[in-house]
Amino acid sequence: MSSIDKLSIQGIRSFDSHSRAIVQFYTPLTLIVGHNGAGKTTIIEALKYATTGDLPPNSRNGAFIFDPKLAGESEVLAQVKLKFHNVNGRQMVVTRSIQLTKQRTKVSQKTLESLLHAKDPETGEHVSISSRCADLDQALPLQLGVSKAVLDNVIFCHQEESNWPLSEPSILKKKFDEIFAATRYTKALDNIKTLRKEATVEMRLNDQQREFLRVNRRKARKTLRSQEHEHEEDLAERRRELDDLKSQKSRVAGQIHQLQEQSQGVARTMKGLEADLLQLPDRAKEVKSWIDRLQGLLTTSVDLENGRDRLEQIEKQVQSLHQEAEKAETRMAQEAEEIASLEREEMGSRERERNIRDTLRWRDLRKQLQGARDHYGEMVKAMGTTDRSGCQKEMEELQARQQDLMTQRAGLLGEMKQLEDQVARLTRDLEGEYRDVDGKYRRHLIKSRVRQSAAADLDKYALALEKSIMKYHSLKMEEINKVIRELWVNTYQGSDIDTIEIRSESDKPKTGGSSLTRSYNYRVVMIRGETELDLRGRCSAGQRVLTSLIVRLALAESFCVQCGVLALDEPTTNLDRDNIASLAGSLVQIIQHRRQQRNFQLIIITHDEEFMRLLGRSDYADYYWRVSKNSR
Ligand SMILES: Nc1ncnc2c1ncn2[C@@H]1O[C@H](COP(=O)(O)OP(=O)(O)OP(=O)(O)O)[C@@H](O)[C@H]1O
Repeated sequence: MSSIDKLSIQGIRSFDSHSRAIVQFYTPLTLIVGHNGAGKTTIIEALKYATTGDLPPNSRNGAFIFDPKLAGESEVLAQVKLKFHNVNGRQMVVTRSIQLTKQRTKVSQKTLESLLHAKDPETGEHVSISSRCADLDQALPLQLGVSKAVLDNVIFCHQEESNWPLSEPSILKKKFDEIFAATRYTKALDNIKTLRKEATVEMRLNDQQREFLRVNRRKARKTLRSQEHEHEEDLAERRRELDDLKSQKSRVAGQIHQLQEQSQGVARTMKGLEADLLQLPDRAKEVKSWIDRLQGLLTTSVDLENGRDRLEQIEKQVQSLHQEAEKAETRMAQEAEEIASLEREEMGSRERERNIRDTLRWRDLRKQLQGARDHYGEMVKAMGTTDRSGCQKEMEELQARQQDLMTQRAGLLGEMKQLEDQVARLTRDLEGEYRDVDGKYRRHLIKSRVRQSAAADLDKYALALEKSIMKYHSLKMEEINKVIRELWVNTYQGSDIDTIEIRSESDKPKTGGSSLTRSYNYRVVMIRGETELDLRGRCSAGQRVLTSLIVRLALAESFCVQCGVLALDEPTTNLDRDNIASLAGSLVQIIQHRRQQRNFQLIIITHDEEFMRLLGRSDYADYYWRVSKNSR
C-alpha cells in the first residue's frame, strides 16, 4: 500500500521561491490548521499537482506560482517535491518544476523538468525512473496504486470542486464513469465489437475467396483430368499407328529381302544356265566321240557274236581235240597257243563289253542332255516370259512404300513430340492459373476456421466482459452505498433525512438489442421513510458538504485499497456544531476502522479550531501543522 511522507513546496501560491516549506505527513492522521488564506489548500493543490500533474482550477495564467510582482522579480521558479512509498513499499521522490516569467503585462508559464526517482533499497542511492512529464503522469498513479480519476476526485479533491457529488447529472456521470474506468472498458468492448465486425467482414471475404478457390480447384482437377485423358488417348493412338507402321515396315523389308533373294536366285540360275550353254558344244563333241566309239563298238560286238559261235565250235573242237590230245601231245602245244590267243580274244571281248556299257551310259547321257536341253529351252522360254522389269518395278514400289512409311513415321514422331510439348505447355499453364490451388484453398479454409473461432471467442469475451463490468458495477455500488448509509447514519444529526444513497440507472443498451453494453446515469438521493428524493437542489449547504464528504469517504473506502491517503480540505464548511462534532466522531471511527490498513493516512485541513480540538481528543492527533503566512 502506498503512502506519502514529505512534501516540499517552493514558489507556489503564497509560498515564496526563496525558501522551502516542508510538510511531513503522519499515519493515520495529519492535521493542518491555519487561518483563512494561510496557504492550507495550497498544500492539497501541491499534492495533487505532484501526483497528477494537474494544475488547480483557474490557474493556467500563472496563478498557481508565487507572483513575480510580489517577489519583485521577472521570473519565479516553483518546485513541488513529494517523497512517498509506492505500492510495493519502495521509497520514491517526484519533483515537478514550473517557471513563471513576467514580461510587462504578459506572463508566461513553462513546465520545466519533472523527475521520478526511486531509492535503491540496497545502496540508498536515488535512481531516475522517468523524466518525461507524460511518462510521469502515467507512472505515478501506477506507483500509488490508484487511478488518476480517484486521485483527482477522491484523494486530493480540490476544495472548490469538493461538492461534485451533487453537481449536475452530466458532470456526475462523467466523474463516476472516470472513477469506474467505465470508458476504458466501454472502449475495450467497442474495440472488441469492431474487431468482431472486421472479423465477420474478413470471414465473408475469405469465404468468397475460398469459394472461388474451390471452384478453381474443381475446374483445375477437371481440366487436368480431361486433358490427361485426351493426351493419353492421343498418345495411345499415335503409338498404335507407329506400331502399325513398324510392322508394315518390317513386312515390306521382309518382302524386299525375299525379292532380293529371289532375284539373286534367278541371277544364279541364269549364270548356271549360261555356263551350261557354254559347255554344251564341248559336251556335244564329247557325245559325238562317244557315239563314234559306240558305233565302232557296235561293229566289234557283231564280230564278237560271230567269234562266240566260233568259240563254241572251237571248244567243241577243243573238246574233240582234247579228246584227241590224249591222242596227240604235240598237237597240244599248238592247241594251248590257240587257247591263249582265244583268251586274249576273250579279253578283247571284255573290252568290248565295257564299251557296250559305255554306250549304254552314253545313251543315258544323251537322254540327260536332251532333258537339259529341254530344261534349258524351258528356262529360256521361262526367261522369255519372266517379267524382270516387273519384279524390279515391284521392288522399287516396295522401296518407295518403305520410304513413304519412313516419312509417315517421322511425321508421327513429330506429332508425338508436338503433343508432348503441348502437354508440358498445358501443365505449365495449369501451374500458372491454378498454381498451388490446393494449398491456397487449404490455407483459406484454415484462416476461415480460425477467424470463425476467433469471432466466436470475441463474442464470448465481449459478453463475459460486459457481464463482469455490470457485476463489478453493481457490487461496487452496493459496497459504496453501504458505507454511505453507515457514515450518514453515524454523522448526520438532523432527523429530516434517514439516509442518502447513490442511484445508478442504466441507459438503454448502446447498440442493438442483443448487446448488454450499458451506460450508467447517477444521482444522489435522500431517503426518508418510504420516500426517495433527489438530493440535488433539495439540500442545505451543510447537507451538501456532508453528502459530498461522505460520498468521497465511501469512494475512498471502495477504490483506494492500494493507497490509504485521503485529504479533506475544510470538511466542516457550512456544518453546524452538532454536525461538526458528529463528523469528527465519524472520522475517528473511520481511522479506527482502517487502522489495520498499515498506511492509512487521513489529511485534514481546517481553520476550525473546535473541529481540530475534537479530533485532538482522539488518540490519533499527537501533532498538527499550523500554516501561517510569513511577513513577505
Ligand atoms: N499567485 C499567487 N501569488 C502569491 N500569493 C498567492 C497567489 N495565489 C494565491 N495566493 C495567496 O495564497 C493564499 C491562498 O492560499 P490558500 O487558498 O491555500 O489559503 P487557505 O489557507 O486554504 O485559505 P482558506 O482557509 O480561506 O481556504 C491566499 O492568501 C492568496 O492570497
